[in-house]
Amino acid sequence: MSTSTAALMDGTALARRTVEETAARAAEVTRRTGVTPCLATVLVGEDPASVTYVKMKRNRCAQAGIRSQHVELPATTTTEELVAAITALSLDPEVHGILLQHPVGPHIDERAAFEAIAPEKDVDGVTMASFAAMGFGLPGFVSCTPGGIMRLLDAYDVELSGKRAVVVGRSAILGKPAGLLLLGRDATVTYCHSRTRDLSSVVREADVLVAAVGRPNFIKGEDIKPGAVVVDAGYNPGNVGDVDFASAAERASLITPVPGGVGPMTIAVLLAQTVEGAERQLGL
Ligand SMILES: NC(=O)C1=CN([C@@H]2O[C@H](COP(=O)(O)OP(=O)(O)OC[C@H]3O[C@@H](n4cnc5c(N)ncnc54)[C@H](OP(=O)(O)O)[C@@H]3O)[C@@H](O)[C@H]2O)C=CC1
Ligand SMILES: Nc1nc(=O)c2c([nH]1)NC[C@@H]1CN(c3ccc(C(=O)N[C@@H](CCC(=O)O)C(=O)O)cc3)C=[N+]21
Repeated sequence: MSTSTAALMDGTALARRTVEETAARAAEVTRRTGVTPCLATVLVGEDPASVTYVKMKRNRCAQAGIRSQHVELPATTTTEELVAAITALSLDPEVHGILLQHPVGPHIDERAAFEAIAPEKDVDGVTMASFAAMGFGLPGFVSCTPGGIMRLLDAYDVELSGKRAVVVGRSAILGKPAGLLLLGRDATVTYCHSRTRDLSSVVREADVLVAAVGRPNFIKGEDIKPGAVVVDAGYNPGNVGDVDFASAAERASLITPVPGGVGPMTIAVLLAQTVEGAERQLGL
């Protein structure tokens, strides 16, 4: 018999509140300027998961009173063509935020494409400028998933200062910036990745664990320190996280479910930053 002791960090509920606040701010922008905040979404190819994510993001925009403009490019698009399309959006005064859905395909230089996003429109927090600002603790747009994770931790009053935080994964849009934000809040941060030796022993030290691996049920309850706070950013086919929820919930004090945890917060942060970008670009 297993008994679950962890409390849930409810990302669906927090995202709903965040989107409501954002909708009110978007309406105020429209009222004061006559201009509705606008997010441009760029999708390269037809990967079904990416198609779904972009659709979810655009639906949420509509709910929040944010316009969205969708650019769909064939899988055969070259780096030059993608950079040109994004540059056009960067120069378009009607567009306040730009989201390039990752991944774009192996033949494209994704970094070059991200860098074509004007910094003031980088509401997904993917450019080097945004990353640097995050690292220095300066104002700017944060990567949406790490930003959503921090909002969840704050909403549940998770103390970070002096705590041992372990981030499993070091991708540019998730693991690496998540560690930077935790460091910025005075956690003692350790990154793990595919070359980490004896991952279990590192994970076992974590007061706060962020799983961002992309492997279903990869982290098991036996490696969770009793009382730890567990954030599962994984989102694998079949809506399965990177943490084995049932066994982890027996030891954690707080845990995010999948779905209903980090995922909805990612979109909430994207919307919030889009409206923030619009406010700034419209001089409010
Ligand atoms: N909810 C949301 O909004 C989002 C969810 N996701 C989900 O988060 C997960 C991670 O995504 P993303 O960061 O883009 O993925 P990537 O594939 O870019 O990165 C995965 C990371 O995990 C590390 N890793 C892989 N295998 C192991 C292993 N056996 N042991 C330790 N580390 C390992 C890799 O290490 P190395 O660097 O050495 O290769 C890499 O750093 C996915 O499930 C994805 O769907 C992603 C973005 C947003
Ligand atoms: N440039 C870029 N920025 C991203 O933020 C980005 C990206 N590329 N590429 C792909 C990943 C994936 N991603 C998700 C967003 C929301 C949910 C989400 O809302 N999930 C819901 C479930 C939704 C459902 O499937 O019904 C949940 O977890 O409850 C999941 C995954 C953002 N990503």
